[in-house]
Amino acid sequence: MLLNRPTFRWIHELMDRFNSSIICIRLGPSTNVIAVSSPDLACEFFKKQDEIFCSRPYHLSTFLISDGYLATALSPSGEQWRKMKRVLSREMLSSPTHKWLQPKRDEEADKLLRYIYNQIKKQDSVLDGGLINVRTVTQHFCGNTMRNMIFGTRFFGQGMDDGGPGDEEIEHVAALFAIMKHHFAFCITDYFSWLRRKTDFDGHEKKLRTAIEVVRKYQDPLVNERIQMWKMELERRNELMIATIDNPSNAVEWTIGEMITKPMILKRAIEEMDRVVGRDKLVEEQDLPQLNYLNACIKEAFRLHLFSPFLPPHVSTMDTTVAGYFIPKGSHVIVSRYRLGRNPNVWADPLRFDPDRHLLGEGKQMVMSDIQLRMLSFSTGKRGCPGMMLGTAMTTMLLARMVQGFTWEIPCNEGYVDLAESRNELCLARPLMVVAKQRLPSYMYPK
Ligand code: HEM
Repeated sequence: MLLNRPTFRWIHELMDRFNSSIICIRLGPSTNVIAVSSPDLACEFFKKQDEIFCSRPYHLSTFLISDGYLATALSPSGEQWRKMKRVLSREMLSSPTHKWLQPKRDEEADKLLRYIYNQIKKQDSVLDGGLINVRTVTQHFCGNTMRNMIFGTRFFGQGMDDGGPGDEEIEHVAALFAIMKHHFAFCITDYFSWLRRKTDFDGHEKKLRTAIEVVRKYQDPLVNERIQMWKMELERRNELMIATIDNPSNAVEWTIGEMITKPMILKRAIEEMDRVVGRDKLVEEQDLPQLNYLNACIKEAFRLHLFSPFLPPHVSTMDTTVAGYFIPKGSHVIVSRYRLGRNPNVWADPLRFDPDRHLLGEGKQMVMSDIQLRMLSFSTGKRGCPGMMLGTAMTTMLLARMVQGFTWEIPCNEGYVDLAESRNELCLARPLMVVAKQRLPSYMYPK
């Protein structure tokens, strides 16, 4: 593992070498890690035998992040996980709560327009339009929205005059991403547990502890304030912040990049926006289901450009046989979302960004999930994502406002946009820097 970083690429190379869509790797003395990359096998694990594969591993990283396995996504199956999942599904992420929190999301969608608009105005005299770091915009939109919904404040500090993030928000978002990158990240000591007592072998633990400290520095005072107010226990709220920030921001950054390099896709998204919403009103959440093509662009980004290569490990709770393979109790099953979405036996010309492949024909609304598990954006079954409604609304709204509010172009001094994928992660190797120009009359950009 030390010689073959990043581990996710090494595992995919092994699958290629053995020409198999299922392989078992023994990591450390006793952990069977079973990597899977075909929809048929994914259905066997997550549909036919979902009940058996619904636990999570006991890893140091997840222990630290979740305060001892208290959070839903990170806790092994058992009473704590069931309770937290119930609270999330029935209360925090339920339809009534989603509706109740809509004004917070609307506020952030308005602030997004204003922030990009201000950046353009700052640069307009030099450039025709403004050079925008799309990664900063998308990540902070997600961070601000979640802070606003969870803590009732979009900023921990003062923010910037142009509406952009201040030092506090930059540090907070960077720490959340550091946590994302280091959980379920094949930390050596998770498989050789005796090393844990001696040393932080690959440096994961230190990076995680530092990031968790930063997140708590900002979040805990607000949580404690509420505890004081309500005189009752509240769970720490790292999880929800982490769950929301990665995929929506990454998917939209990639989509803008793909649209700029394939102008016909951007043109069709704009035409649809003008036809369905028009130019004299801003797109709102209730318009989103009618924006079929825009939704297909997001689904295509989820097929090709998810933030994490694998689903979090699903641990088997008993010995079983799946598709003829014996799977011992305690195995870690990791399904490759990366390979499912790029599987040439399933998708024609899989590496081409082509939203049309998701359109179902005249008058039919596109659906975000794929019941045959040919791609796994939100997963399915007992461990399926309870935040699908919120995640979809945030991702689509982010893209919708960016498409409606601005035209997006390659910087003329560059001549092209580099869409190379990072080697160590699945994001763009370099943050997307592109030129945005105002598309609507100035009075349409909310103050
Ligand atoms: C575009 C946005 C999102 C995507 C693509 C996404 C995707 C996923 C995936 C793939 C899983 C793992 C499922 C598995 O292990 O099989 C998951 C789990 C989870 N997600 Fe999301 N998610 C998104 C947004 C959200 C949001 C907004 C929340 C809540 C605020 C959320 C909360 C959770 C939780 C709590 C779990 C753990 C479920 C469990 O272990 O039982 N997600 N999500």
